[in-house]
Amino acid sequence: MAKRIDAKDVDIFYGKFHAVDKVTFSVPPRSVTAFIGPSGCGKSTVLRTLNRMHEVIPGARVEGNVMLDGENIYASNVDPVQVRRTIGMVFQRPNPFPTMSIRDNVVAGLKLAGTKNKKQLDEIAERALRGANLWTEVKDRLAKPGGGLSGGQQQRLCIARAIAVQPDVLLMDEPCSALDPISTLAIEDLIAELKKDYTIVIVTHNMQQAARVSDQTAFFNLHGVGQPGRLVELNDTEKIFSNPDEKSTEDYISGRFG
Ligand SMILES: Nc1ncnc2c1ncn2[C@@H]1O[C@H](COP(=O)(O)OP(=O)(O)OP(=O)(O)O)[C@@H](O)[C@H]1O
Repeated sequence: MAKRIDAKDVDIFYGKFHAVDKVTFSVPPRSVTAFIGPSGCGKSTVLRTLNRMHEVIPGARVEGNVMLDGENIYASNVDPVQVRRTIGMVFQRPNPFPTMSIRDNVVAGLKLAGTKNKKQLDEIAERALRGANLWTEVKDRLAKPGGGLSGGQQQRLCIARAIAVQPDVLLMDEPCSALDPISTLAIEDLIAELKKDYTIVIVTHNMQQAARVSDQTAFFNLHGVGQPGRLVELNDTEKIFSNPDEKSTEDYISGRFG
């Protein structure tokens, strides 16, 4: 299940624009890593290279290696669709299929991959919804549309959908930015639960959230205006927020810029 990520000398481009300059970092299995940094420094871009979502943008490309338990996900014989299956993603805005039932939303990926057995799909839906801390709230309305849930419930539904296919890694791009504080706490509690089984990387603008949920934190910054983003420092979250190695990290977390 949970796997280790090692990114080495990763350069990321949008056409001619060099968005991210040579990032190297590792994420241990069963841990949460938070990406923080000012707007435009490349956090989401780096996140999307971890499951080959970056290259779906026309003209976008990646140089360097991203290893999943030692296997390069950019090797020529690797199928990007399979990579996206084993490295799931949850987006900023909850994006359930609004008219599809709650149950079918959860198992959509499995049905697409050819699983037809109704009993098996029901069991997987229940397991994933329990895993996403949503089961008790929806168990009596599984046939109702996913779009009828609250924003926080929809985001947990999207997490259930992501874990239903049993990924090795969960990538979360500001998963709470569209949610109220109570729903945010529910997602943060869920992240703490999920890290027992998954490797998690989360982009967040909320530094308290990074401090609350993550084991290690990566601070990204721009080289300068119009320059690529870079990884300034990755360290234990406690260290980043108490005694970072780099002055720019300290300036950022203490609110002196960004
Ligand atoms: N689809 C795209 N096409 C061209 N350039 C892009 C695209 N997406 C992002 N960029 C550029 O890449 C750089 C990094 O953007 P990215 O969204 O990764 O930053 P970020 O740190 O996640 O920002 P934010 O915190 O505002 O979400 C920015 O200069 C951005 O304008």
